[in-house]
Amino acid sequence: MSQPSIQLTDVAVRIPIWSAPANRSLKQAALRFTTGGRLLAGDSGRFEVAALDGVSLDLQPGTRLGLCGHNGAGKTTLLRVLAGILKPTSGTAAIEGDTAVLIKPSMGLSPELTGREFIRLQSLMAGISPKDVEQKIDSIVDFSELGDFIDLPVRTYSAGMQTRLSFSVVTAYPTDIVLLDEGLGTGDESFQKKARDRMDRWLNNAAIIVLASHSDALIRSMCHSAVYLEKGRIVREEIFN
Ligand SMILES: Nc1ncnc2c1ncn2[C@@H]1O[C@H](COP(=O)(O)OP(=O)(O)OP(=O)(O)O)[C@@H](O)[C@H]1O
Repeated sequence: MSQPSIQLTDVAVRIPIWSAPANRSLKQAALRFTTGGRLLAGDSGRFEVAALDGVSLDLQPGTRLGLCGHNGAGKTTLLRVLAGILKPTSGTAAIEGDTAVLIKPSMGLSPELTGREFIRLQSLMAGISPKDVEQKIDSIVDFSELGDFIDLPVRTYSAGMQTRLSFSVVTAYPTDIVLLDEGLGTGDESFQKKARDRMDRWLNNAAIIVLASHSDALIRSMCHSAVYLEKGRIVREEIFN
């Protein structure tokens, strides 16, 4: 089997904004934007956001990469491309290996599923066999500390409870590539402590880690290098000593 790796070549992501025709007043307003991707007049006569532009990355086993940048610089969009959730508009993304994503707030929770159903679904989607899921499910439920709520629909959960649930299931299985948005963010203090330990063990098993964060300190403590995004482009790279 090939080694885990990520290779992005000249990746661009453009997102059309359907509700905003590219008229002059909006264009003038857009020019005053100081954060976010560049706004362009697309072929359809609508505005498009250039969320990523000309991004190339070659990540090999051992990589611990930080993604830095202001609000709207393109960090989450890049994580989505790395996770295979979002296809580039142009350029290529070649990703080898199993990938797990921890994006805050918890993504894609179908509101009517119970917590237990969500664990099963997420596990199966991660490629775990039904037998292995059944063996693991009790320990995931225990770790989440959701008690009787585990059999209620996730729409009844607070944001913190949803994050706990996602965290508990995602970190239950080892994976080659870990993609993180804003580090931990897993609820209250007592849960944070035990989440930290579980996270450390989980990360130690990963060949490649990419962490998007506004915290320079967090990136420096967890990563070996970082790229700085500005309006969807990588403007600087730094290797930490
Ligand atoms: N669904 C969407 N529709 C339109 N524009 C979008 C959408 N998602 C992201 N964008 C735009 O893409 C650009 C990059 O956004 P992204 O979420 O990747 O930034 P970010 O660096 O993660 O920001 P933050 O630090 O605020 O989370 C921004 O200009 C944003 O407005």
